Amino acid sequence: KENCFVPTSEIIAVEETELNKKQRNIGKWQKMAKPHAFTVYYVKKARNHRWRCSDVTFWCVDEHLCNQWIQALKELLEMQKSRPKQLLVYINPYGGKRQGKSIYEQKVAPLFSLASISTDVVITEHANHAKDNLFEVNINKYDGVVCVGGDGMFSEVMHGLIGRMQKDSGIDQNNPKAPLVQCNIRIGIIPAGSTDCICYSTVGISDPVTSALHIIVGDCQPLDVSSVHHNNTFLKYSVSLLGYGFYGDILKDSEKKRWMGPMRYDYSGFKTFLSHHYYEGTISFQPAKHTVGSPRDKDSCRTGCYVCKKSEQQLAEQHKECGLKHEEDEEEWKVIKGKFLAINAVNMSCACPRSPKGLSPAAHLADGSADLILVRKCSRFDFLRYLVRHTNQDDQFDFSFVDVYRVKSFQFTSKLSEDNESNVTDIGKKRFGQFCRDHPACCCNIANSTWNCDGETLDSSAIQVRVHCQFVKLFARGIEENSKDEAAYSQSSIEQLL
Ligand SMILES: Nc1ncnc2c1ncn2[C@@H]1O[C@H](COP(=O)(O)OP(=O)(O)OP(=O)(O)O)[C@@H](O)[C@H]1O
Ligand SMILES: CCCCCCCCCCCCC/C=C/[C@@H](O)[C@H](CO)NC(=O)CCCCC
Ligand SMILES: [Ca+2]
Repeated sequence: KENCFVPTSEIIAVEETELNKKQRNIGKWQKMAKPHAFTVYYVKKARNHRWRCSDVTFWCVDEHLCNQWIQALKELLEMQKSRPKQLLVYINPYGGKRQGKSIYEQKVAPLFSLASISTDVVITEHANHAKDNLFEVNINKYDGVVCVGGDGMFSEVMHGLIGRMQKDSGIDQNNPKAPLVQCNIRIGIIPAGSTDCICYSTVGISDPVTSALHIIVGDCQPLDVSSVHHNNTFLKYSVSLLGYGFYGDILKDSEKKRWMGPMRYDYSGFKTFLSHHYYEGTISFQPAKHTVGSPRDKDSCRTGCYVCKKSEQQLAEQHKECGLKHEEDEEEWKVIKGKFLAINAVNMSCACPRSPKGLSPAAHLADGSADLILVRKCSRFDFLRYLVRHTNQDDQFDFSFVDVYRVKSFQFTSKLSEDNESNVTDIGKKRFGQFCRDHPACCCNIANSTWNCDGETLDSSAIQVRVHCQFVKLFARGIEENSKDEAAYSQSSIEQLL
């Protein structure tokens, strides 16, 4: 017999069970004149961070005793104050394989109803529907906002919530130094997109039932958010990838192939790999000195991460000491000029089913820093070796043409815009969008690439980025450490415990 227990925090619901005639006539219960029963629904942890709803039914002859158990367990559930009671749900019916609506109706809504969670559901009719709607709704009515879709849908909801908070507080998002107001309403992600990187990197799996259960038990995971500006104009927020060069070009090409669904990334990925374009520019950054972690660490960010907790404390202390002095601006900037195949800034590992350890395996969800990965011009073969390491256990930073830095802010200007700024009259002579005329086979591109910001393109190549520590909160708990005990959660031992 296996021994284990279910913490009350992982009980989903308790219900009185109506016994039918057939049930009454089985096993030892047939000897009971009038059996009573209740069912406990609980989280069962399976392999690879997958959660499932399991149940166990308890029988007894004494009706009063049965009711006492139900009452006691319901009281315990009532004490779980972090659990949501009322949620606002946005479903993108066109994300990923266009399964968002059926995933929600078949897999998620029944679990929310079992857990007595009320929902207001909006099926989006166009891009930015969810974002615009969040500026109008009575947000205080809800304990959380859920998005059913991919990273783009999450981004919409996050922009709606952060934008709403700033608007209500009179903060101008265009000011890159504005002290932004934190967003405390949690966001839940039911994965139904093409990459689902944010869900995978914060839960450990892209699975709608697992994510629904993390919402029900009221998990909370803070996330770093980067604000992206062009001079004094706000462009976007980012939580996963800000990518110039390779990932920007893939995105730009794949947008024209949306009809292909998730396959569009494989098609455009292959095409972009073959094109092997590199881009010249200057990147300046401020190293993240407050954090105890480094991008080359062997350990990854996991539930209850020590590095994230420590970074949060360090930043809070720094803010107290600096007050309004803006010492941040005076801190050292490191400047790197070069020819890059890819510039990737990631606030989290960016693990996803395509790359289970992600673009930066040791990046942290909530440490107030981003990992800046610079992939310099190299041969196609070397770049392929680099990409293959995203899919296996080898170190993707162990190449002479790859550098990685942990940063709290950075800026990028392409050579093209630098040249244009220095010689305005030359602009007319430049042939945008075409390859270098002097070296047709060299893959250098006189046009700019595009920034990929969490799966959306940015209009400007010159950007200024600042990481905001733990700026939004998710219904998640980070990736749990693989525990041998996990498999031991079983029905028989719950019976023993109760
Ligand atoms: N009803 C709609 N019609 C068209 N576009 C929509 C609609 N609702 C949302 N969108 C937009 O679709 C974009 C992509 O959606 P989503 O992120 O859900 O799927 P995806 O792009 O397939 O997945 P991923 O972002 O994980 O790669 C979002 O940026 C969102 O703004
Ligand atoms: C020969 C084998 C080579 C295999 C290389 C695989 C490398 C895969 C790395 C995937 C990294 C994903 C980073 C996440 C980006 C998301 O914010 C964004 C929005 O969903 N997705 C893409 O831009 C879509 C990006 C899709 C890239 C393919
Ligand atoms: Ca981070």
